[in-house]
Amino acid sequence: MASYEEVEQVTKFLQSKIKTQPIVGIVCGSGLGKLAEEVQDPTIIPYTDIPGFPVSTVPGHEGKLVFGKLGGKEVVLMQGRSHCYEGYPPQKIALPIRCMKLLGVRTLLVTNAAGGINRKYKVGDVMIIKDHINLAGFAGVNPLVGPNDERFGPRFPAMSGSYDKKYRDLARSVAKNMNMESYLQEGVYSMMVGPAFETVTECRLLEILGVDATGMSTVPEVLVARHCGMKIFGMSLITNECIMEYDSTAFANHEEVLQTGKQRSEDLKKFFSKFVEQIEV
Ligand SMILES: O=P(O)(O)O[C@H]1O[C@H](CO)[C@@H](O)[C@H]1O
Ligand SMILES: Nc1nc2[nH]cnc2c(=O)[nH]1
Repeated sequence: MASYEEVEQVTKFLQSKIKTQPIVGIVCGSGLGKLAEEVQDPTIIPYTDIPGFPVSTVPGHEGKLVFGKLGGKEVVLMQGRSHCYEGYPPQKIALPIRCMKLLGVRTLLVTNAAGGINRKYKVGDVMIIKDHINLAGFAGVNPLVGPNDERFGPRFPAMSGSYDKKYRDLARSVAKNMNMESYLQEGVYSMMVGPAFETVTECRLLEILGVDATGMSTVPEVLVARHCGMKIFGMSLITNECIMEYDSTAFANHEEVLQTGKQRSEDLKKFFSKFVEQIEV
């Protein structure tokens, strides 16, 4: 667990490298980092240059922090994230979000690549996240475990209403204006630690639990962002169908995940530029 002072130290390092003050933070999921190309006047800092910052080790995660303007607002964009399965404790994954908070970020936009559990979902659909199940939390994986520093937030934060209703409404309206409706969904995301993809029975269990899409990220970031009072919007790209039949010969794989990300990246770039332009922070 990084202390408040350690988070402050990393934040001061970042402030010494930038001239702007971001108010919106964005986390790009697997294969979704191309959104960084939309950031105007970028200042780019590789994670490896930031003392104490978790470094991404997975293909599809560039591992760069990009500061600049998007949709007329000052943003900080994480081009790639780290995950628990890379060996990071969830508290370490929380650090960039807490740095964002100390930098002045008020709204967090999280994206991810996810497998479609809902049988109506197709590869290439985008899902507005309306809620999540912290399945990893059932096994004790939660970045808020440990001493609580009230300067970040309360010991017992409420998690209902985490995914801002106004942002979800706005997202639907922006998507409608972009003719994205044919592949737009709204649903529940779940996180397991990974890195193994789910068994057939696990997928069926998630379906029974009311999950629409599943992945290995996002929830730790949302827990920490909610804890420190940020407004949150989340979006999953359905990059693959989860395997629901025991005799299926198909397999989930990271190559398909990255390929689908590539195919939807132009639409998502446009969507997020317009969305950031219109959100109230
Ligand atoms: O959640 P993001 O970072 O988008 O990545 C998802 O894609 C990877 C599996 O292909 C896993 O890391 C999973 O969490
Ligand atoms: N757990 C999980 N994570 C993913 N990320 C992208 N696709 C998937 C998936 O099918 N399962």
